[in-house]
Amino acid sequence: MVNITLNDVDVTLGRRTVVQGVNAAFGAGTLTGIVGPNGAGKSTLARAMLALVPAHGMVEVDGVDAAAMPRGELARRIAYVPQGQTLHWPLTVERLVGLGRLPHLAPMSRVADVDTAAIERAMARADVLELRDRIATELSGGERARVLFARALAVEAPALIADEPLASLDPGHQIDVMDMLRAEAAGGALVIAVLHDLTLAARYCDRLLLIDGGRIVADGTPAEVLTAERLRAVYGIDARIETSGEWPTITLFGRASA
Ligand SMILES: Nc1ncnc2c1ncn2[C@@H]1O[C@H](COP(=O)(O)OP(=O)(O)OP(=O)(O)O)[C@@H](O)[C@H]1O
Repeated sequence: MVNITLNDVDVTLGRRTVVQGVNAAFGAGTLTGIVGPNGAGKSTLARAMLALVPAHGMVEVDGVDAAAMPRGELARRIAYVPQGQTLHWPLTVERLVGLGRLPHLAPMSRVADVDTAAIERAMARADVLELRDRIATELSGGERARVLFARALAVEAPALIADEPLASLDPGHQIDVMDMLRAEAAGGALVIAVLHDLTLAARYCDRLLLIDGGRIVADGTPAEVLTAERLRAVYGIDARIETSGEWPTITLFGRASA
C-alpha cells in the first residue's frame, strides 16, 4: 500500500512556473487520469511526484518527503513509465524489461529467481513475450511503448505512474493497457496515468484531474469533470457528453467558435 500527497506544490522550470498550487491526495486501489491540453503541466506534475523535478510545497510518499527519500526506495514504491522515452543501448527486450528489477537488487548482485519470475510476468502482461530476443532499439514505436510498459510492470511496485502510456499504440493495445492499469488498481495499486484520449479516460478512470495552466481546474469522477463547458474552456473544443450509460461518452464536433 502506498499513498501520495501533494501540498501546495509549485514547480518552476527555467523562469516559468509550470505547476501552481496543486493540492491532491492519491491512495491505493484507484486509477486516476491526469488530463489537460498540451503544455498544461501534466508530465511535470507526474515528475514532481517522483521527485524528478524540484518542487516547492511538499510531495509526500507514505508521509515522507519524496525529495528526501532515497532514490532506490522511491523507485521500489512507484514504478514510472516516462513519456516518449528514447532508447540508446541495443539491449534485448528481455534485458530491458529486466532493468525494472534494478531497484530490488543490491549492488553487483545477480538476478534471482524472484526477479526472473517478475520479468516473465511483466512481459506476458504487456504482450511482449514474442519480442523477448529482439533488440529494443529496432522495434516499432508501439512495440517499444509496450516494452517500456513491461519494464515498469516488472518493478511490481505498489504504485504506478504512466505518462501517456497509450501514445503510438493501436486501438487493441490501447485497450489492453487501460485494462492493465485498471487491473493494477483493482489489485490494490495506486495508479496514475497521463492521458489525452478523453473517451478512454472517461471509460476506465475512477477519478480525473483536469489540469490547465499548471493548476487543477477540476478533480472528481469522469462524469463530474468532463462537461461540455469545461472542454470548451480548457481545450477550445465543442463536444457533447452523454452521461446516461455506464461511463460518459464524448463526441467531438470541432474547434469551438469564438
Ligand atoms: N525544462 C524546461 N524548461 C522550461 N520550460 C519547460 C521545461 N520542460 C517543460 N517546460 C514547459 O512546461 C510546460 C508544461 O510542460 P509539460 O511537459 O508538463 O506539459 P504537458 O501537460 O505534459 O504537455 P503535453 O500534453 O504536450 O505532453 C510547457 O509549457 C513546457 O514548455
